[in-house]
Amino acid sequence: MRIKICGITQPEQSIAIASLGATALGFICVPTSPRYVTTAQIQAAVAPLSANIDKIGVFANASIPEISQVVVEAGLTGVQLHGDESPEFCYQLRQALPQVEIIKALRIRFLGDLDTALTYINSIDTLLLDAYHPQQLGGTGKTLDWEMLQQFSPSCPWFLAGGLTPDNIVAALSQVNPSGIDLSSGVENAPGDKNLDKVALLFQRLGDG
Ligand SMILES: O=C(O)c1ccccc1NCC(=O)[C@H](O)[C@H](O)COP(=O)(O)O
Repeated sequence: MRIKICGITQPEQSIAIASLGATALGFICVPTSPRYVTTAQIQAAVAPLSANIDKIGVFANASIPEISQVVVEAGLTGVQLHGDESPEFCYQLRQALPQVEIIKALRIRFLGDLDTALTYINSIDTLLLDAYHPQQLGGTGKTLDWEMLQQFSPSCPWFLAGGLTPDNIVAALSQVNPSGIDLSSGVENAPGDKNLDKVALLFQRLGDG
């Protein structure tokens, strides 16, 4: 299973988290986020990482030229779209960046939002289901209704996100069967400052579970 730790801001934490077993690291390119990092900061954080670690930039309602510039300059392998991007926008981005994994994040509030998620399948590589929050786009610590996701089985890979922690990950995965998991605030001391003990505990619980 893919394990993505998102909202990393410090180069030394990216190396440590990859060594603990993360398969993907996420960098927030949304200027209003407390976890925002510049292209230069992402460059510094991804440079020491091995090629098998996915390096994902998280954007919200950015333009294709803006996204492409960060991808190329920072050396990202994937883009996560966390705003109101349409399937058409995702498709155009995929044409512009054919070697880059396109992940569309959807904030799920109602059962019908899962149908909306399925409308993206031909335009993206991977889906990510996150919790809905009225004011914040992501990194909220709010959990999804896992029961609602029990029948969710798209024809593309998908990440479960939203309020996952070392303490609830086993319960979440006993109900839901995603291709990957994504965590941010559940393994943090403060926004952007990851707690390496919590990350280690996460991998321990996943190993035991
Ligand atoms: O994390 C942020 O600050 C953020 C800001 C704007 C858009 C997206 C953002 N995060 C996206 C992520 O992929 C988070 O990992 C995801 O929302 C889960 O967060 P959490 O509930 O804290 O585990």
